Amino acid sequence: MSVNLRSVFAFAREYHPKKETQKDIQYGTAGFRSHADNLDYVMFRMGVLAALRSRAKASQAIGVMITASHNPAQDNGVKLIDPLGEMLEQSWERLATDLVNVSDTELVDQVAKICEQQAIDNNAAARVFVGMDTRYHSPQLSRAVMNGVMAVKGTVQEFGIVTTPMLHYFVTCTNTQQAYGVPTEEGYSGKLIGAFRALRGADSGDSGNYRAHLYYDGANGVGALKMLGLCKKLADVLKIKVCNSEGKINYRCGADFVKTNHCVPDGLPAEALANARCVSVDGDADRIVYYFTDSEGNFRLLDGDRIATLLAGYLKEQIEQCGVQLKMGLVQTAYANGASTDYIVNRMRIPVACTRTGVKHLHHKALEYDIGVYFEANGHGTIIYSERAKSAIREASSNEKLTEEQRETAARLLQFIDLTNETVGDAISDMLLVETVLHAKGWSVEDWLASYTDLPNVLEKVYLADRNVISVTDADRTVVTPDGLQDAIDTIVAKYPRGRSFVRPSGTEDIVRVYAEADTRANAVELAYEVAILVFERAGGIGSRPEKMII
Ligand SMILES: CC(=O)N[C@H]1[C@@H](OP(=O)(O)O)O[C@H](CO)[C@@H](O)[C@@H]1O
Ligand SMILES: [Mg+2]
Repeated sequence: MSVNLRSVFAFAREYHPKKETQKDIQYGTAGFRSHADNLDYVMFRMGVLAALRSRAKASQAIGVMITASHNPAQDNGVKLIDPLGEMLEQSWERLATDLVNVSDTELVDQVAKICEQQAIDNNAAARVFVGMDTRYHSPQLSRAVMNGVMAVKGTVQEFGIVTTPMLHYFVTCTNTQQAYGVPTEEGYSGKLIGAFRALRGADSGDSGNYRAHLYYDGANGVGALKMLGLCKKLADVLKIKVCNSEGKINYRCGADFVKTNHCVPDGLPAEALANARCVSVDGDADRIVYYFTDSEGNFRLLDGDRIATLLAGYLKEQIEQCGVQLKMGLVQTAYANGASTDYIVNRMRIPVACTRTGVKHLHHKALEYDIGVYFEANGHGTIIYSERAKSAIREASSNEKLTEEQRETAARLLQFIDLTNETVGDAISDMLLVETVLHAKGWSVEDWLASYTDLPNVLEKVYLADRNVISVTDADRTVVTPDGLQDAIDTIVAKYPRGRSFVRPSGTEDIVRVYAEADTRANAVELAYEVAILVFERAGGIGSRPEKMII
């Protein structure tokens, strides 16, 4: 088979042209995202790139997920998945950006350049898996991806409407010859349900303060659709009331809405607002947060930091109990609440690492541990286990020198590993992991919340003429340019007890984010406001000046 690269141009010009007025865009923190009307040519080109990536990776399957995650309904986007389920390698993000930003007439040369630079054999097979979320423009954009793959004579396998983590799982299973599981929807749900049931054991219902029912806000997206199928299969061990399954995606609901606005989403029944355990996932079901309304009517959030501490604490206990020696670590970003970091380091005695924002950075760091737990505060994360960890636990589960209790603990840990989607943060798998731990501990959400007290914190947005005038280092915590800005931030922060604040340009929106935390809510608001004004004045703010958040 030989590939005539001219066909890439012919396809592009005939079916997926790029407007001359189209502005340059970047492969950001989570791929390309934009208004769906601007994405047809981007999708076509990403289909081409995914096929080339497959060839560069010995013809292994590469995933293309069409989704704009928590963005509003009119947006869509695309992210590429590497052979072992990781996000696309960073050097290829650059290739993706360049490929998308050339004109149609430059396209063939650009493709040829990638092939030459990456020593790609265009006679080799190329295999691309395509999945999409429930947005109404996704099927059409998926066609464009497929045409891109076909333009360079690759083969496409369509998975239809799936969550992002499901597609990561399918890619990993396929490229590991099914060592990780069976690459079908049944394979995915069977693996999770099997492990979850085994962990519940005979004691399937309530336990201590734990009640085996919860409310699930599916963000009117694919996470709702998939949970409607799964919840029937789980009904005897966990009652899940699925809400927000048919409305407008992410509109006043979903994990991002709940985390950002610090309030319950629309669409939950009244009884969910009385001390019941609730979860929200995002539009492609790779993020999750928990929350409840306490007896005084206050909204209480249990975010990614809480989930990380709960899971890590449980794993540490279980590992110590079965007597295996493993190196465990927890990875956070600068957005993690300072109180959670204190709690992990000083109370749980687990080492903590801080990386740049974006799960690919956390995932990478977590690989350094035998058991690496990583979560962004917004609820995106998972646990990864090294081969060494898996075999040590497997050995312990049948080691006659250990007590029966220790062997059982090790066997439980094996099921816990099976319940984890190690390929990427997965709202459904994460939810079942949390439910397992709460059940094992006999904990209500109040018990969980009592483990530590969050520092009040605020996230502000500042609009600049060019957000990239701000550059940062030290895992996003220190500003490098403009000159002198970091010193000025430090001076402001020093005025506030337990104060911490940092600024960085967003990788998904045209804004600069300001994070602040302090001893009281009023101080956190004041600190965020002072820093936001400073950034606005020193870095070229546009539009109206930042306003103080109302408390
Ligand atoms: C503060 C925050 O929540 N940032 C989010 C957001 O990135 P920004 O680069 O901050 O826009 O979207 C990313 C992709 O979903 C996610 O990984 C990250 O945590
Ligand atoms: Mg998402």
